[in-house]
Amino acid sequence: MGNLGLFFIGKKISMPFRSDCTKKRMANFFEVILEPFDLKGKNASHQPEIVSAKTKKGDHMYYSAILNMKGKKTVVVGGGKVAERKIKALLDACADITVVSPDLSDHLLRMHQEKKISWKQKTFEKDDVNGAFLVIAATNEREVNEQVYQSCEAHQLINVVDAPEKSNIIMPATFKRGDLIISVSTSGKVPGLARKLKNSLAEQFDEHFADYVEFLKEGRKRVLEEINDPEQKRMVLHQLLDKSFLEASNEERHKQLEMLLNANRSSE
Ligand SMILES: C[C@@]1(CC(=O)O)C2=NC(=C\c3[nH]c(c(CCC(=O)O)c3CC(=O)O)Cc3[nH]c(c(CC(=O)O)c3CCC(=O)O)/C=C3\N/C(=C\2)[C@@H](CCC(=O)O)[C@]3(C)CC(=O)O)/[C@H]1CCC(=O)O
Ligand SMILES: NC(=O)c1ccc[n+]([C@@H]2O[C@H](COP(=O)([O-])OP(=O)(O)OC[C@H]3O[C@@H](n4cnc5c(N)ncnc54)[C@H](O)[C@@H]3O)[C@@H](O)[C@H]2O)c1
Repeated sequence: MGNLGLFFIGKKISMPFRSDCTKKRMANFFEVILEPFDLKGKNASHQPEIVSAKTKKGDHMYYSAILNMKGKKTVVVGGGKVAERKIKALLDACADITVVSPDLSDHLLRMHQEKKISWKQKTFEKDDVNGAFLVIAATNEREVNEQVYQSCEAHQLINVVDAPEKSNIIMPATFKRGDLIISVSTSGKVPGLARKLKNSLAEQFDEHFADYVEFLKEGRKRVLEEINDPEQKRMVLHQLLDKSFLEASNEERHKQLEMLLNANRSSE
């Protein structure tokens, strides 16, 4: 067990590490993910250039957002490998999914048998997209994907898996740790890199982050409820994000939170 000092508004508190392994992981955390690409050394003396919003003539910047897909009608055309990947993520987000395809992959068939998704066993027709919030054209036939795109109205979200330039929504590579969502996109240009970076990040932000984020969520709620002075509230919220909370065990975190709240309540 190592110890790390943390100052809570003038009061020093020690927090034990969970283990050497945790310590090593946490030490890496703030240096974040560049090792697999060996960028740190190469760019050490290089000042980053400020690039304009438009990187190349004709290119545009995307806007990233997090969609609430709960209960949203989603039509996926095609029942193969790519459809399956998109559908798994959509199911996690509680979307209401209908697949239009003459066949389904084994996994999708199981999901259908378990009543997790609906299946229209047929080839695509224009009316299949009616009423959909999100449409994904994921067949292996470029012309069919084009037909799906043409069938959508301007207000519908459409992802064409082989035509990012037509899509008004493209999917980033994503992983979740509880409420924490980390997504990587290359603006549609190099999906393999998005995937590689995501895998690298997922190793660094391991499963322990779910507990950590849960703790912060609760801690933040307590601070907002229990500390009245706005300036003190802001300062304590800032303290809560100190990396020593990340490095501590869950039990230790809660103890330190109580101390932090007590210290600030008493000085009000
Ligand atoms: C991130 C991820 C999310 C997901 O799909 O859920 C995703 N692609 C993934 C993997 C992947 N895709 C491809 C390969 C093969 C290797 C390679 O070619 O590099 C691999 C690697 C693999 O499968 O291992 C081939 C590919 N992808 C697209 C085209 C069409 C084109 O570029 O024209 C082609 C050529 C097809 C062909 O051969 O014809 C297009 C798109 N793929 C996107 C997302 C969107 C932009 C993302 C961004 O902004 O970076 C966009 C634009 C549209 C969209 O699908 O939303 C997912 C990682 C999942 C994960 O691990 O989490
Ligand atoms: N966006 C991405 O991440 C990504 C990654 C790899 C490949 N791709 C592209 O996605 C396409 C699909 O790849 P896949 O590996 O899932 O292919 P796949 O062959 O596994 O699946 C294609 C599915 O489309 C269905 N289909 C064919 N014609 C249809 C029609 N008229 N109506 C309804 N369904 C129909 C097939 O029955 C099958 O279920 C590829 O051709 C490739 O261009 C995209």
